[in-house]
Amino acid sequence: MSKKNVLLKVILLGDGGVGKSSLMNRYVADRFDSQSFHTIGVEFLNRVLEVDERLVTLQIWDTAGQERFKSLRTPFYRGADCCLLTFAVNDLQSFQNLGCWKKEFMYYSDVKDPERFPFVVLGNKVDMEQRKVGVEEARAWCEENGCCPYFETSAKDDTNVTAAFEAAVREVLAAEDQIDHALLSSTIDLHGNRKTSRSSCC
Ligand SMILES: Nc1nc2c(ncn2[C@@H]2O[C@H](COP(=O)(O)OP(=O)(O)OP(=O)(O)O)[C@@H](O)[C@H]2O)c(=O)[nH]1
Ligand SMILES: [Mg+2]
Repeated sequence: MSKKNVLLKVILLGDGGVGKSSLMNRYVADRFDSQSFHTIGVEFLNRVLEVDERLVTLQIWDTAGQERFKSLRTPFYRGADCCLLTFAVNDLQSFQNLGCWKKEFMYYSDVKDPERFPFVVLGNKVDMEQRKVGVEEARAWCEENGCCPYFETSAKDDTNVTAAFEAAVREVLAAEDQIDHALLSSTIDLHGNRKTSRSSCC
């Protein structure tokens, strides 16, 4: 039997220079460039993967983190299924800005159910020595912000990169399963209602 292929859009957000493009390129092309250029606007790449026996085309949207490109990136937030909030563990400011990124995403994406929207947080550049953000501090932020999963990554060393993107897919599929379940329950309810109205009217 052929497997159903779903298309999921995930979006990488975070300060300029934290490593968003590097994470995407490591995951999709298994490449790392130590002298990459700042992104202007947005770029996307696809990768097909299998998660829990489901075929998924993951469409990764990489955005420009620099403030001057804000108007070029925000129109692409709509339709995202998951948002990967990224900071660099050696850059305290990029961690402190996570809340601003979340707010910006919520404002422009216009998601239907903000409480349940899946976020994953990535603390990148763990290969670097001058760490400014501790793992517990990062986990605490995730806990206070909807219990989103946290991954410490290195695009350079290929640490946890696959795990982080797969977690994003799992978060989306789990959220969709919840919606399917809710829809199924309301279908049953509707049946029940129809039966009730029949018996009272006809
Ligand atoms: N040591 C180390 N360097 C990294 C890592 N990830 C990215 N870099 C380097 O950090 C710099 C910025 O990386 P980018 O991937 O361009 O950052 P970005 O978040 O896409 O930046 P913008 O496009 O401006 O938003 C580059 O010189 C990368 O080589 C990592 O995991 N470890
Ligand atoms: Mg970039």
